[in-house]
Amino acid sequence: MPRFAANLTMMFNEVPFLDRFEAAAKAGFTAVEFLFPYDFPADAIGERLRGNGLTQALFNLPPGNWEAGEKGFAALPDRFGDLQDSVRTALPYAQATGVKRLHLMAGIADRRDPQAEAAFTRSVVWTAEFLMAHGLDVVIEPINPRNVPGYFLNDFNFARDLIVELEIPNLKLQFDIYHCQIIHGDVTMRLREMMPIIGHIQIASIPSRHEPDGEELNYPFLFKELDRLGYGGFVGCEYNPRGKTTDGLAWFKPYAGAKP
Ligand SMILES: O=C(O)C(=O)[C@H](O)CO
Ligand SMILES: [Mg+2]
Repeated sequence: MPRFAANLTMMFNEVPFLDRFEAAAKAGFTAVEFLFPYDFPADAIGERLRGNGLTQALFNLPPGNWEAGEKGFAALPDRFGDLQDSVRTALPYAQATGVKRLHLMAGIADRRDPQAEAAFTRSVVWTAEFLMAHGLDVVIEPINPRNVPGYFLNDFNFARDLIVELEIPNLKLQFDIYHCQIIHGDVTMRLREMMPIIGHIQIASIPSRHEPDGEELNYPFLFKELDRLGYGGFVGCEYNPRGKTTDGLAWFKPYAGAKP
């Protein structure tokens, strides 16, 4: 049975951020993820996790000025220093939460630009090696160009080839099924092929990015497929609830309280 992580950036927005941990636990989640914790003290987040018996599945490294449109630095040749600073900023949050993987965002850059590609490879290698010493994995996530126009990492095959070529044991793929379906389709075959390098999975309905309970994909089939493939990681619920979060959790009822 997949172990679902509530995404606290998108779900349980009915209450302030620090109260979403309790809301997720009450709804039956045993794990959470979110985009960024950096507006809050690391210890406050650690306390909410422990107080509610939750495991932190994932969060992102600082992306730069999100409101101004920045989406990370990894592929930006002149931002390597910012990238290194962002990894050091995230470290105390990783230690306070006990998270085992961090998402390294690529940034807005042209994937056909050799300088951007070289910068991305350099950033990925540096980050993975730095975090390896702290027992952490790094995940990279292809994102569809409709949601984030101009995002460097917009192709699952490119991400797979880089991970396979670099052979860094703590470098893995963040397989967001929502993005995969929009970019390529053929989700089941890609899950089967890429399973050995997958470090985290995320879900949402396609095309509306709501609860995984209808529209373009048959999620119950995909959840069974993840079990069949022996996936032991987390499945992040990175969706915008259609209404009140708890009103949209009928899909989750069979899985509530799942332990690894
Ligand atoms: O957009 C997504 O799918 C993500 O997982 C990122 O963390 C946020 O851009
Ligand atoms: Mg995602």
